[in-house]
Amino acid sequence: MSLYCKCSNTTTTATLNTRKKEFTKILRLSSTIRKIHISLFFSITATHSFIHSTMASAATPTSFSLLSRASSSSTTSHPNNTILRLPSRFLRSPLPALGFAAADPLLSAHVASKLRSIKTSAKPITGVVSMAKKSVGDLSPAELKGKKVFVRADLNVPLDDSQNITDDTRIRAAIPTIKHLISNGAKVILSSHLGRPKGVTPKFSLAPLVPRLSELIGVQVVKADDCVGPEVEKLVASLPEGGVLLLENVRFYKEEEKNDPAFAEKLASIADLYVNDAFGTAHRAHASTEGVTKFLRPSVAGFLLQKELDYLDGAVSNPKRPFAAIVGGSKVSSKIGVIESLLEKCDILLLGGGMIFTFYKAQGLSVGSSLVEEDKLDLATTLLAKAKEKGVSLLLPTDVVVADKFAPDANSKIVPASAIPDGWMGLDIGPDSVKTFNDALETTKTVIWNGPMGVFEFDKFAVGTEAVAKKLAELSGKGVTTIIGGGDSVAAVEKVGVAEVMSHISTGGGASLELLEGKTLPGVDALDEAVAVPV
Ligand SMILES: Nc1ncnc2c1ncn2[C@@H]1O[C@H](COP(=O)(O)OP(=O)(O)OP(=O)(O)O)[C@@H](O)[C@H]1O
Ligand SMILES: O=C(O)[C@H](O)COP(=O)(O)O
Repeated sequence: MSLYCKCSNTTTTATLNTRKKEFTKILRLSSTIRKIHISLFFSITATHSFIHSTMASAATPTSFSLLSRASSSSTTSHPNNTILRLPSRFLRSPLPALGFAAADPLLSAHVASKLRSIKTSAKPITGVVSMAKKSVGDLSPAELKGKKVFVRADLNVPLDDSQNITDDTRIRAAIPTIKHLISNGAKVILSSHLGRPKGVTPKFSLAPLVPRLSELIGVQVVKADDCVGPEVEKLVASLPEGGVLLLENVRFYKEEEKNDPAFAEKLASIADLYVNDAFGTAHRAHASTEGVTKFLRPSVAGFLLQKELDYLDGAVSNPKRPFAAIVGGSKVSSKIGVIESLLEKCDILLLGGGMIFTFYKAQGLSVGSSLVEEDKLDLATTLLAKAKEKGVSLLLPTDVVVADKFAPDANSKIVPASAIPDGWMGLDIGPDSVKTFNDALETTKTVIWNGPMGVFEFDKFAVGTEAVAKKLAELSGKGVTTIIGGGDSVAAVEKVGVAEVMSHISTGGGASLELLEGKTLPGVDALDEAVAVPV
């Protein structure tokens, strides 16, 4: 909290904005320098792995891996010519983003430690850069007091058959912005979708969310039965300062997903300003995420949205190096964009999950009955070549756990990646690969993870995924920035019980993938730009 109070000091904010501009210039220069210095020594070898060549103690590789020759001698030094060491005076202070930190103890601690290092260390440091969107934290108390604020959140949480919330992560993630607004005397009009209803569908009502929302906010939330119309207008009119009104599922109107301007205008008509905190839905150009911004000023980012951008865009685009990306999941085809985009940014790329068999086959290996996308063999070869060209150390698992059928009780054994028997399918990475991956991760300062290493839904094949989760938890404790990209990886991290220690766990599935692919999110794009305050 005290950190947030410091943020409201105008002089500090102004100075920081000036520094931010200087810092941005330097980052651009850094990116140019990086392109010039990319090392191109790379080879595919059947006998050595990147880690084995750097660590005498490592076990003999069981099959093959991809080796960056440059990195074999300088795993940790590869980034040295690409990193721009900034004098601390150029560090983009996290203060402007502190609104969310104030309500997020983990992030508060992260930011506080960063601030301490600025104050106490003469050593040059690197930092997280955020997208230049105006934040709810940039609005003064006078701009909020008594104002009707339309807050679009993503409260699309899973419900069981009895309408109980089975995972309230997204609700908890929305709370900091709501609390900030009500503590500043705003009237919060909260909007969300739930599921993909076709018209008004009772099972997709937001009503089951009211008790948990009220409990977390500390205020009894009023629920409207609609999201537009006279009843809503009446409820808004009677909303006190610090009150919260939850509108009914905005997708009960087909106009929402059509981004119908008249519908967007109706939504906007009940409010004075707009806050988008729905990161999970920011990749959708819908009336409540995009259209509404045309009718409300200011239109700003909420703390969750900003935090997601800070990590998934800022920390990934300008990482503390070495920067490793771990990409898994079932298919290469669903991760092409992410892999291609990460190859531009990372130093080490670890691949796992079902997609590895397409890479193996592209290298001429037998893969038994493992999942393979025959039409993506050329693409796999191209991605390997791209990694080589970019000087990225791309590691494929050296051993795999194979099964005689796709079932939790399948017979299984560990085999080298080069010796998958006919009729067997790879469902997890093996212990040798876990060790190799762990050793590679040990050298890093930033890690992003997207997609499981195996069929983690079956306990027998969850070992590789859980090992990665545990390793990232351990690294988080050592100050490494760890970012979990969403969906199945988040489920795995939660299953292992280490979610709390990660630097950032994304609340977005599709949105986080699109952001990692470098796409523009319409819900973000539509928001007001942050304005630099002159000193
Ligand atoms: N070797 C494998 N063979 C078949 N399926 C696999 C294998 N490894 C992982 N999977 C499956 O991949 C699925 C996840 O793949 P998907 O491409 O959907 O990742 P994702 O959901 O996008 O990951 P995230 O949500 O973390 O980004 C899981 O259901 C998992 O069981
Ligand atoms: O769960 C999600 O990914 C978001 O809430 C977006 O939902 P959608 O895919 O139905 O648009």
